[in-house]
Amino acid sequence: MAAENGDTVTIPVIDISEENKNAAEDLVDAAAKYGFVFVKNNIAGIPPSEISQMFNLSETLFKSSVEVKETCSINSAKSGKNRGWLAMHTETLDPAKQKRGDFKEAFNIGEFKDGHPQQPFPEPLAVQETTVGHFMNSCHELCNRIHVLFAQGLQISESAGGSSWFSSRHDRIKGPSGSILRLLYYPSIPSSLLPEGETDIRAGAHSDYGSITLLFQLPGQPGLEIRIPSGTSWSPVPVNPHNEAALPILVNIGDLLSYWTGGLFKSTVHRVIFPKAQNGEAIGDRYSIAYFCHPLDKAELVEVPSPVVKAYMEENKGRDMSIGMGVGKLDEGQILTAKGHLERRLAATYGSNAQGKD
Ligand SMILES: O=C(O)CCC(=O)C(=O)O
Ligand SMILES: [Fe+2]
Repeated sequence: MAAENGDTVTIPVIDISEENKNAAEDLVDAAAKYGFVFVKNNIAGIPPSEISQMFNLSETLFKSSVEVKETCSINSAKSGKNRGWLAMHTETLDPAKQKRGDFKEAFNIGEFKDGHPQQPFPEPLAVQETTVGHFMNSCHELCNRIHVLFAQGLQISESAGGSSWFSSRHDRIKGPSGSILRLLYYPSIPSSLLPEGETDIRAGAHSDYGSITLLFQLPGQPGLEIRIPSGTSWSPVPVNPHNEAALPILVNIGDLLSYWTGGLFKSTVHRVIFPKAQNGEAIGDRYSIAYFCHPLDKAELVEVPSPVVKAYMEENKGRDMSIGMGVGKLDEGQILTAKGHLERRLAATYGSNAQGKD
């Protein structure tokens, strides 16, 4: 199980296949304690070959010329809100601390419709459109397997919706959602240019906005850190804690699911730092891929019918569903939808003409 030891947190690695009869309970426990958990990438996961294919594609994309990427810039009207390419330093995830924008490039891909993207793709992605769509489907299915286990672990009764309580609200056949696949590239830099302190960082401290995020990392490319739940210090997140043949997939809880569960599940703050250089060596590239899973736009964020959530909320009286954590006060009797939650969350961070993030 997860353990906190001084300044480091050991994030648990859970087998979510049918084999593990405690999977639901273990997942809920990790979501409530740490907001982060690894799932083993076994039969219940995503074939490693599909993941490698996406990383290869990502590398080809980011190594292509600025002119190619710029045709699909997030700032172009063609890409649509929060879709497309973000150049280096475009996004600043922790504006209070950062001197410059994040040292990264990203490419945000919104939901496909009838098997096709709803935004322009630059050449390297366009020729592999099917691969991208297939990968997004695999990610979404994995998220829904986790949602089923959450519903079981939270003991939602059959009469109240049972194990499909969350997954049915993420069923893309029923309508659009804000789910995003994000390719990330943190370029290498000579260690002599390595910035000092916290003012320059690969990705500033933030929490994610949706229900859950899947994060794919590569061996030898560290840098992700989570804020220790009980304090202000940071703990590194390994890429492969148990040296498994198939890298485990990192899952974290977003703000929306934390809000939905009345604060029981934690949306833990995380960041990406420049790893320490060895003897003046350059800091290597880091590639990562995130799938930000969101409920259907129209999903109503009503109280989850769970005795576990109820008990938590009773113990923590301050958690009032009329105050959306991080999204302000709601009007009397107003029920927030997933779309409304995302809009409020983006506005709270970026002001009314919100552009970025998930
Ligand atoms: O690259 C990473 O490891 C994390 C990226 C991330 O947290 C984000 O884009 O929300
Ligand atoms: Fe994140």
